[in-house]
Amino acid sequence: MILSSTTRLFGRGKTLLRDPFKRICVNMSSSSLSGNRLRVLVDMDGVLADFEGGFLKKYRARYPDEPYITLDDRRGFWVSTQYGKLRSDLSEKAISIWQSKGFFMELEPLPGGVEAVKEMAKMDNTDVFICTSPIKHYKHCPYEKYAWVEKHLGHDFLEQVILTRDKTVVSGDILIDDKPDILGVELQPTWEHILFTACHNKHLPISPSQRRLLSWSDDWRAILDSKRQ
Ligand SMILES: Cc1cn([C@H]2C[C@H](O)[C@@H](COP(=O)(O)O)O2)c(=O)[nH]c1=O
Ligand SMILES: [Mg+2]
Repeated sequence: MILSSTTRLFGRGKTLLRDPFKRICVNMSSSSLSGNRLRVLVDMDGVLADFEGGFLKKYRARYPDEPYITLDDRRGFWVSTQYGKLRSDLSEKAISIWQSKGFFMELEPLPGGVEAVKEMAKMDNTDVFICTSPIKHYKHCPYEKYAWVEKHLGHDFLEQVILTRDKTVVSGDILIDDKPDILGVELQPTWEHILFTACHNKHLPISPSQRRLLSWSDDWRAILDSKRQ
């Protein structure tokens, strides 16, 4: 049988790889890959950093005479879409807020998030990564995301930062994220998506197979333990 340099022979998470030099390596699920260690991916905006609260505060300060949407009335992941439905020009005004210098850096931490991540990182056999999507207007956002992590989690934690527009290509056991639909080129990501409750998703029904983390006061330790082998 002729194998291409990367040939998938087994089921999901078990791939026999043959490299051009005929070495054979077995790439199993992420926890197996890293010697039974649990790999936790934690989103930033809406999970560790209060994107929605920071947005509303700055939007109202910059556009005091414009209509706005209270956090209670937020629906749908995209703030810009809901503001665009309120009045078409408000979408651009909303976008101008998170494109501004200082927006991402000045976001307040969500209650308990930083403490939870620090605790996770100290757990045996556990690797924690911050997995976050920068905006394409890259002048401030990527820099400020790193600066936020350094400020709240410490310089060493910069090693754990993953900036990507496509989280499906990142391997892990769990992704804690407030976005209900996390799509990308990989149709079968290795992680289980734990939906972190936020103002924009709290009304959404979730499928029986999906799990939520209601806040950082919820039992995140039990979720991690459920994935350990
Ligand atoms: C609500 C909203 C967000 N964004 C941007 C802001 C962040 O860079 C990402 C979300 O990142 P996450 O890793 O998924 O938390 O999206 C946006 O461009 N438009 C919006 O309405
Ligand atoms: Mg998010």
